[in-house]
Amino acid sequence: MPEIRSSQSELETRLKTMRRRAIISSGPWFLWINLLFCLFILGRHYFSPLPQFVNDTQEIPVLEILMGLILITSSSVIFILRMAHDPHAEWLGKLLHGALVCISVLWVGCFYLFLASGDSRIVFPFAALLIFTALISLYFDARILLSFTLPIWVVVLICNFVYPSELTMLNAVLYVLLAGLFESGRRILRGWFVLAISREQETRDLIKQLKMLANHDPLTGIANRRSFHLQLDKAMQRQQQCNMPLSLVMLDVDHFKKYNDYYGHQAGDECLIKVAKCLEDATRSTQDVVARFGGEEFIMLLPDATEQQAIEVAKRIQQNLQVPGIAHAGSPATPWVTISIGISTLQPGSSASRLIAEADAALYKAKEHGRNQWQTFTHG
Ligand SMILES: Nc1nc2c(ncn2[C@@H]2O[C@H](COP(=O)(O)OP(=O)(O)OP(=O)(O)O)[C@@H](O)[C@H]2O)c(=O)[nH]1
Repeated sequence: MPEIRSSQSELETRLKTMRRRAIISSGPWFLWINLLFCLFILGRHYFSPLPQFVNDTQEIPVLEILMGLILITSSSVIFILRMAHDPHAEWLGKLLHGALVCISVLWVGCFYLFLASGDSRIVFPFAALLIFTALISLYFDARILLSFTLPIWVVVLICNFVYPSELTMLNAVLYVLLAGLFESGRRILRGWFVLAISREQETRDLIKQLKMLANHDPLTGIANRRSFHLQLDKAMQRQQQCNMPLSLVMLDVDHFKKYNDYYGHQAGDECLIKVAKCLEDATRSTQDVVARFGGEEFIMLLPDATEQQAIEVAKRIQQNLQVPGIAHAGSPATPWVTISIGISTLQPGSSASRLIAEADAALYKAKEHGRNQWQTFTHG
């Protein structure tokens, strides 16, 4: 049975999906931060006893307009994210990205106004706070993180030299140091994010592998007895609800002990794999279940199949077996592998165990009548 292990491209796809989900869940928090910073700037006259420079000489309150735009953008996106029908939709991630780029440009305008008016007191702490809160909420997506932080970073650094104050050099050095801290922090956090996603993917693969082992026969790869019983129970429930027909086909390889004795156990295993393939090829509906019932015994669950349809399946199996014509020199009957088939169809008020017993009885009848044939269970 093949081992289930995700490929690199599957992991990349998962990372992409998780990045989108992460941005949609942490984006609103960051938008709230932007909103609060905006309110602080708008109410700066109340917070700071120092004289204000920005807008003192301007007729149009540009700063207030910029802050208003950030407020509107942030609150509308928070609202849309809350009201969205599908909270993980791809367009939400794109909307958030677009909004963050706009907000970044508006902050650039705001910081420019402060620096150009010679008032750099809040620019550096504010820019640093914005950049680090962006790091906390967007570290898993370098593209979105940089498209928000880079414009602020570059413009504040340039303005620092174009509109110098006595703190210029110190600010610049601090800013470069912060850039180093920012990038190393981003790499560490991103590393943890990727590790968490790949561990989650490994766990998913493991669960898939365990499910596969629990439900499939390791030799032939078809369903095992446990899985067959689960599917039969489900089919019985559906049948009771919809009153649809349901048939079982039980199969046994003829003189298989002699096959093993003649060709060896390894060849016997290969023979069982080929028989399982023939059975699978004979089914038509995706609902049909082919299972290994034990040893050289197989069983087929045919939901929505009448007795006549089950007989057609049995005939197809016999035809399929003749096509590869698996040689059976040790057989006292035919020189190739044949199977005996028992068919039962669910009767009103019957049960799963009775249906299996009836298919078994029909199989026994086929064996009794000389093997290499199908028989149906005849009631009363
Ligand atoms: N190679 C191989 N043989 C198996 C496997 N499981 C069961 N068998 C063999 O299948 C044979 C079943 O033998 P019997 O129950 O006597 O059935 P039979 O020889 O087919 O006789 P009839 O069914 O009456 O035709 C035994 O020899 C088992 O060892 C398996 O996984 N691989």
